[in-house]
Amino acid sequence: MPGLDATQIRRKLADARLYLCTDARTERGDLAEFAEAALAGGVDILQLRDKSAGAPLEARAELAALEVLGEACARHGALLAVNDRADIALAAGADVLHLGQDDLPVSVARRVVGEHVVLGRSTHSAEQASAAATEPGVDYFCTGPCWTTPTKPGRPAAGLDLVRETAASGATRPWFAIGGIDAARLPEVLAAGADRVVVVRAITEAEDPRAAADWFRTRLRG
Ligand SMILES: Cc1ncc(COP(=O)(O)OP(=O)(O)O)c(N)n1
Ligand SMILES: Cc1nc(C(=O)O)sc1CCOP(=O)(O)O
Ligand SMILES: [Mg+2]
Repeated sequence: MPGLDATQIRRKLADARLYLCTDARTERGDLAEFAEAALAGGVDILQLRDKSAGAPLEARAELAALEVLGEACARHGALLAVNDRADIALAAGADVLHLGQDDLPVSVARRVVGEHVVLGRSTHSAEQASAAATEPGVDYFCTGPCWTTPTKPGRPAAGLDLVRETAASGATRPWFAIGGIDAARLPEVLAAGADRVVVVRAITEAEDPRAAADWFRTRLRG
């Protein structure tokens, strides 16, 4: 299946509301079924983020899991995202590379992945969000964690104040709230001014991932 071009990827990013990070579900062995369900439910961007063994996946295992996710994303018209590694994003033909504050600088990652890949940045303070909103080469950013979360141990909550500040800043790049967001908390996140969210456990641990994604999609798309 031919990949999306740069214009199509950026159009899809602009329209994206629901971003899911999943591990490779190695123990459950159901990555393909899980991805199919989450995408059918309305996930717009699907990132492989596997730190379940306390360390990132080996490159070959990461590429194998990305192949599974990439096929599912292509079927559903969703964007495939890689976490941290520009070389893997390039090798996997990913649409998106997500970089944290301690990952590759955006300018360096851009040299590796080229112009068509969308680059995202994590931010945890108003200063970082403001930098990500203007730094050349950044296509979107995330603000969080809204609440402390076992998915990112050791990272203190930035709270909903950061969401409020980012919403008030008039940022023109797409930005997503992340961290501790579930069905019960989504209304607070939306009320704070976000209209895009990233979730992990709310879908990866759901009994019915398709229904969980559909629940978020319905509320985020109004
Ligand atoms: C979409 C999205 N937002 C934030 C993160 C977190 O990135 P980072 O701070 O680099 O932490 P790790 O995920 O690498 O542990 C993300 N991965 N994706
Ligand atoms: C991967 C990650 N990054 C964060 C950040 O604030 O940058 S919070 C987070 C984990 C979010 O997981 P859950 O939806 O299960 O709480
Ligand atoms: Mg990272």
